Amino acid sequence: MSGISFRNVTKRYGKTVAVANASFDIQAGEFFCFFGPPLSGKSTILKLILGLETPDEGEVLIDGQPVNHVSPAARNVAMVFQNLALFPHMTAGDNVRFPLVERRVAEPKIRERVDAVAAKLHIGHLLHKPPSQLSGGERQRVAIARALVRDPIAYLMDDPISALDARLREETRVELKRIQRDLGQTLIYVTHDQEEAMSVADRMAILEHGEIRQIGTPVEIYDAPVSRYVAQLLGAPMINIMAATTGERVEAAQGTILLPRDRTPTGTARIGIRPEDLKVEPWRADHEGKPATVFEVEPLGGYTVVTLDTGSEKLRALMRGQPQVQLDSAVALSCNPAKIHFFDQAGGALGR
Ligand SMILES: Nc1ncnc2c1ncn2[C@@H]1O[C@H](COP(=O)(O)OP(=O)(O)OP(=O)(O)O)[C@@H](O)[C@H]1O
Repeated sequence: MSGISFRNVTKRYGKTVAVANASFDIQAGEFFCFFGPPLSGKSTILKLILGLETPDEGEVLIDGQPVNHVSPAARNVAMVFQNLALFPHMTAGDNVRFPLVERRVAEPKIRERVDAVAAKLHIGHLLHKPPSQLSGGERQRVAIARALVRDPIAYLMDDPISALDARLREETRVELKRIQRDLGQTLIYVTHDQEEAMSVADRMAILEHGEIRQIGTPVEIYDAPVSRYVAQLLGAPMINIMAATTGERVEAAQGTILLPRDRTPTGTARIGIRPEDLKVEPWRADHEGKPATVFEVEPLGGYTVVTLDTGSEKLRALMRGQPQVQLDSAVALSCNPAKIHFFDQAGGALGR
């Protein structure tokens, strides 16, 4: 089995470089996510895969074959429309059969395909209903069935659940992941929501200004971001970034966090500590360095976000449960040195 690849693909709109020299390989069966801020080129990548746009440079490959000059209809990749838009005046079943009717496929073949897809997605009992009588999850399955009825090599989704409220988004993404796993079919997915990307993707590509900055599993990228930009995109609250100076020890945030020097790569300009790795303790006389002050406490039930003022920077710590942290009290900050990310002046990662 093979998948979908870009080889040094560039796409420009006038002076705007929407996709810059992008290369990646999406494996067959993968849930692959493109994640980045608005206007970073995510939708353009989908259009290049679908054949709605042609690269200015480079090559798009589907199943190992160059497809730059293959029409969208002949590419056999299917789009699941934004908001999972189903035709409201048709039953779920007619929605699913629609792509085949449109292509004038013979009726027995249509019935065979619709039955097969409906069985895979467990929607056989819903086919007689109009979309208005389906739950959100059921509509999602029907919309996916409509994309899969043509038996595509891959199906694509462009921010499909961004319009839902937060709770429904959480439920829907779990459902979506489960469906994809059961189907075992390649899903290429665009989102601008970091939590959604991390929760659903087998692997993801991080975009900035049309360039792919990093590709990997969510955990690989979270633990070993290639740059400060990537580190800051993943994780909530955002990673703490602070200036670091080397002395007897590395000091960060006005000497509030003291780190052993031997671990610090040369060229370190900044360090990053994830909120869950920042340790907060009441200040004691035997603590070294300087105390920080508790600036704000946000008790969120299962965990608490504590904002700390070091005098030069505000840092955030994520603590389990509801720790007793006194507002305005002096605290000592520390971190397991193995958890510290080092960045050079340009924002490139120097490892951990
Ligand atoms: N048809 C077009 N004509 C001109 N410029 C375009 C066109 N489509 C995209 N662009 C530009 O290309 C860049 C990438 O856009 P794209 O829509 O791919 O980003 P995106 O990451 O999907 O953004 P969003 O998250 O806002 O949907 C942007 O600067 C955008 O303005």
